Amino acid sequence: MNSIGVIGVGEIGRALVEGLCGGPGESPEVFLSPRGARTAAELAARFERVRVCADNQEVADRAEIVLVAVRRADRHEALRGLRVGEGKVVVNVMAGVGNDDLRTLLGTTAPLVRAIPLPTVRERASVTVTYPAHPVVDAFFDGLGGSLPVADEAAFNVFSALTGTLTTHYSYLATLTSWAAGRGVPGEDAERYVRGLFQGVGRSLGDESRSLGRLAADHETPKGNNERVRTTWFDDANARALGAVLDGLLADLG
Ligand SMILES: NC(=O)C1=CN([C@@H]2O[C@H](COP(=O)(O)OP(=O)(O)OC[C@H]3O[C@@H](n4cnc5c(N)ncnc54)[C@H](OP(=O)(O)O)[C@@H]3O)[C@@H](O)[C@H]2O)C=CC1
Ligand SMILES: O=C(O)[C@@H]1CCC=N1
Repeated sequence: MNSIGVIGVGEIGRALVEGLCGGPGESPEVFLSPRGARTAAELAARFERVRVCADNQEVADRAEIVLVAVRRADRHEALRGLRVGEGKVVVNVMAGVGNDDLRTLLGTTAPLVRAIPLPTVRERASVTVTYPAHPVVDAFFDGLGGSLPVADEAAFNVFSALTGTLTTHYSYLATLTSWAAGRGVPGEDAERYVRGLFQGVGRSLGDESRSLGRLAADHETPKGNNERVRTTWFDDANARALGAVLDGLLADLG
């Protein structure tokens, strides 16, 4: 399909457009909703085949694949009364909004596919979970780093809960940096060091020949510093508490 529409041009909408239009080869035509006006205008100025539409209906009329990327709470305002023809495919990226809910809202017979693109779609390096599998949508996300169709909406929600841990990871790294700065190390040095340390972790994660448990064991000196922090801070109680938070999130997503 050669035309893509984005309703909700915020952080993830922008990343999707950058991934679609920033790569080699001809990019598709992209039609943007007018809300998120600054981002939409900036993308239209940057990429030749990106245009801002007059309203959300124009996006749905012009695009073959319609991506819905507004916040969950804004879905009624954004989508109520929208007419989506049966020849279209709607990609629902809103966390916590099931396809039944969206179908009721849109009243369309067009295929609806849920997806979890991550900010790295920008570099065409996100593996995007989808449900249900759909050849057009899976090919679309293959072009942005890969698609991972899952068996049912329950599995989809488990993956969705996992994505909720992402910014905690950045905050964890910021906390380490602040701790070091509070012990007299220059903040810039601490941040540079922590970023490098965990970029190394990112590269190690690319080595799929080793399990996560194996990677942890291989990076840990017996009775050493890593073992000490892991077993005294990330202990069973801490791991259980994290599991309980994820269970709560999963219950709300379902
Ligand atoms: N950020 C991420 O990494 C991911 C986000 N998601 C999902 O994507 C959705 C968007 O998240 P995110 O990009 O972070 O949020 P943002 O707040 O950055 O973007 C939401 C955008 O929707 C726009 N909007 C609000 N109301 C309307 C409307 N009536 N019509 C058209 N556009 C509207 C907002 O415009 P305005 O600024 O004018 O309010 C804003 O530009 C969420 O449902 C989230 O769950 C899914 C996967 C990853
Ligand atoms: O934080 C959020 O709710 C969204 C969904 C996945 C990533 N960001």
